[in-house]
Formats: sequence, structure tokens, C-alpha cells
Amino acid sequence: MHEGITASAGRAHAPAGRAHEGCGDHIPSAHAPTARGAKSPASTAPGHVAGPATSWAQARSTARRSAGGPLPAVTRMPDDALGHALAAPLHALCDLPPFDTSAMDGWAVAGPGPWQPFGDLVLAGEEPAPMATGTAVPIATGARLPSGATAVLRREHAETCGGVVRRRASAPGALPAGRDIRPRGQECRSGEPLLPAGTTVTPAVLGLAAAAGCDRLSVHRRPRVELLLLGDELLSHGVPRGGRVRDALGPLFTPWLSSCGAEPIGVRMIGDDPGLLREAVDRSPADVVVTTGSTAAGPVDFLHDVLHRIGAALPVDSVAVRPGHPMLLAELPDSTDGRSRRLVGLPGNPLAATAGWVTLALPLLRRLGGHTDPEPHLLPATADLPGHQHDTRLLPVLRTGYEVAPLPFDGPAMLRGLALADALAVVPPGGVEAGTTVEILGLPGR
Ligand SMILES: Nc1nc2c(c(=O)[nH]1)N[C@H]1C(S)=C(S)[C@@H](COP(=O)(O)OP(=O)(O)OC[C@H]3O[C@@H](n4cnc5c(N)ncnc54)[C@H](O)[C@@H]3O)O[C@H]1N2
Ligand code: MOO
Repeated sequence: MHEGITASAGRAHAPAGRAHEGCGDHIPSAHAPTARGAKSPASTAPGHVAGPATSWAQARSTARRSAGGPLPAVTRMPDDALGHALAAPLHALCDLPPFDTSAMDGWAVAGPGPWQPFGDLVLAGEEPAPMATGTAVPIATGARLPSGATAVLRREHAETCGGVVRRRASAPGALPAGRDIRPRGQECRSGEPLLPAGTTVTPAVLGLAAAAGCDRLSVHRRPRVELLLLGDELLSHGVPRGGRVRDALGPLFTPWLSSCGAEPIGVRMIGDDPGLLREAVDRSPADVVVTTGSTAAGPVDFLHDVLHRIGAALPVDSVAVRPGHPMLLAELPDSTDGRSRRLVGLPGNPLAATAGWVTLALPLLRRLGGHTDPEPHLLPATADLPGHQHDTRLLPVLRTGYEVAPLPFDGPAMLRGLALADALAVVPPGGVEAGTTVEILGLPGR
């Protein structure tokens, strides 16, 4: 899916802001035209100053609320419904099992034994003849039970001697009526609701739907997502060179998008050029544009400027969370065909981007896709979890049994801890001591 298209007006690698060298402690700012910025008329970022940060919990709920509601329902063949959310309860189209079934290989028996062996072996998929009281018919697991049968005698509990079938003396217990029969409708009756709307269609849901006779599923359309990777410095292949770095976020988020029930429709690299960024956002056919990088107020961080020029509203513009605090959520003007469109701005540092993903992108995309919100998952920590002084902290952790352990290499620009992690722990300001229960956010693909 990674198209590796680089949209850039050309690279101008003079160090940004060096025109002001010699001016004491001047730090290149978004106000100042820069060497890179000089390449486009719209390139002077307006000097974005972040407002008060939204609390982490509030940011998550704002992202959900910003979805409005789920995207419309569509009908899909089961194979094409995987990862979608059910738009209506899944109803059984038949009883399950659809008929009385033998649960074991052995003999279908009618009445108390011993029994006269009768007829041919009944296999799964056959329509057996009725049987009379006092007879036993050899039968396979899953075969339809002949009418008149009262129980199934397992093969290992049976013996044939003197021309009759009887229970072995060593067979445990008795053989009450109904033993080892799976009665028709044991799991569900035709028309019964099996799963509520909002259930994610997993492989097990597909299996259940097939067993219950469903060849079409009513599901919500998946949100279409375009991933825009911002930054002149990004390389799509090879070893970092010439001051540039490999894009780590395209490979990370493209599969995460699929696994959260979104439809990735494209991945593009966009150089540090506000004109190109604006064009990409304006023209994107996505329901949700996810950008990486350019969320801060650095010399080539044009995202705020472009959103401002587009006329976007920013229900979340920085969050009291570490890493990832410059993350943002924007509501873009509707598309020309009347669709609501949103943009999630993830910070460029990879662990900070992941924090933005779980805080803003995931709740928004799950709600748009119609998925039921998960219950909070709480686990105790095996060790002290260090926190930020004022903000929530999201730490990569590994689940060990019923606890979570922190991992090393948890810096905002690092991925090594995350690659070993199966969750992020939500650490309240000030941190927590070992044994304290914390909320855990699962990571996809583990
Ligand atoms: N003066 C301040 N500077 C910064 C602040 C601050 O509060 N004051 N916040 C820092 C924090 S925290 C973060 S997080 C970053 C956010 O920066 P941006 O979202 O604007 O991201 P960039 O500047 O474009 O990149 C940051 C960093 O990430 C690397 N990057 C970007 N994209 C990718 C990618 N696809 N794969 C791998 N690495 C990527 C980029 O090369 C930079 O190293 O701002 C801090 N600065
Ligand atoms: O979000 Mo920055 O610390 O959050 O790298």
C-alpha cells in the first residue's frame, strides 16, 4: 500500500534560519522566512502558538464525538466484511444445529439395550432412515440422527457380541436418553439475534455467520484514510544518509489502519511545502486524512497554517499527554460531494505519533466505522511506572500474565520499546508505584 510518492517542490538543504546567524540566541521560528520556506509563496507559517492543552481523557472523548455517528450501512459478502462493524444485529437464518446430530462416533441406539445392529453406517451429510426401538445404527460424528434414536453409544463404550450391540461393562455411568446427541436448536433458533450491531466482524464472526446460513452481512462502510507523511527529510529506502532519516511511520500505520477497521486508500510523502500540503488535503478523497509530523511550531511545520487557510476547526489542538502533546484533530470543510472530512495530525516523533494514534485516530476511526467502544482494560504494574509532572504519560509495556511491565527505550523518538510492547499503559501525572492498577491500551498485531 505504501506508494512512496514524494511530492516535493525540490529540496533546499540550507540549514533553516541560518540567515539570522549572529543575532545572539535567535532560534529559527515559524514567523521567519527560511531557506526552505523561500521555495513557496505560502511558505511563511503564521507562528502557531498552541492554546491550552486538552486533557488526555477529554481528547479521546472529543475524537469519538467528532465522528458524529457511524458511516452508512452497506451490504457485503462475508469475505469482504472482515474488520467492518455489524450495522444491524446478526440473526440466525436456521436452527443450530439444524437437526439432531450425533456428537460422537459410535451407535445411534433406540430404547434400552442390548440392541440389534441395523442398517448401514450413517455419515455426516446423509439423510438416514428411521429406526425402530431395540435397534442400533452405526453412526459418525456430525451425522444426522435417525428419527427414533434416543441416545448415542460411543464406539469405545460398545461391544458386539452374540449378534447384539451392548454397553461394555467397563463403560462409565449410564446411558440416559439424549446422551451424546446435539439436539436441533441447542445453540440458537432460526431468527434469534446472535450478535449485536457494533460487533467487529472477526474470523470467528464470519464462521458463525456461515454456520447460521448468512451469505450477506449488513456492515458500516469503513472510513477511508489517506496517510500523508510530512517532511523533506524522509527516505523510503536504504540507510539514513545526508542528514535524512527513514520514514518509520508509513510502515507502522498502514497495517494499523487495516487492523482497526479503516480502509487505507493511499500513503504519500509530502515535502516541507505548504502549497503541496494544502493541495493534498484539499484534494484527498479520504474521510479522514492522517498526517505525521509538522504539528509543532518549527520553521517548516506548516500544518497549522494550512489548516487555518483551509478554514478547518480544531476541536483538539495539543493534548496534556507525553509523548505526543502537539497532536491535533481538525474538522475540514465538507468535500464538494458533501462528505464530512476530518484530519488527525500526529507528531513526527514515532512514539509521540503512536500516542496520537491511540488518543485521537483510533477513537475517531472506530466510531466512524460503527464499532462498539471497548470496556477499559485495567492491569496492575509489576514495577513503578514513571509519570510526567502534570500530564498523562503513555508508556510502552509488556503484559506478563495479569500484570504489565515497563520496557526500556521509551523516548518519544524511539521505536525499540514499542516494537517489544503489546500495549501502552496510561500513567497518571506523577507516575504510579508498583502494584497500582493502570489502564492499558492494546496495540494491534500482538
Ligand atoms: N521548541 C519546541 N520544539 C519542539 C516542541 C516544543 O514543545 N517546543 N515539541 C517537541 C515535540 S514533543 C514533538 S513530538 C515534536 C513534534 O514535531 P512535529 O510534529 O512538528 O514533527 P517534525 O518536526 O516534522 O518531526 C519531529 C521528528 O520526527 C521525525 N519524523 C517525522 N516524520 C517521521 C517519519 N515518518 N518517520 C520517522 N521519523 C519522522 C523528524 O525527522 C523529527 O526528528 O516537536 C518537538 N519540538
Ligand atoms: O510529543 Mo513529543 O515528546 O511528545 O516527542
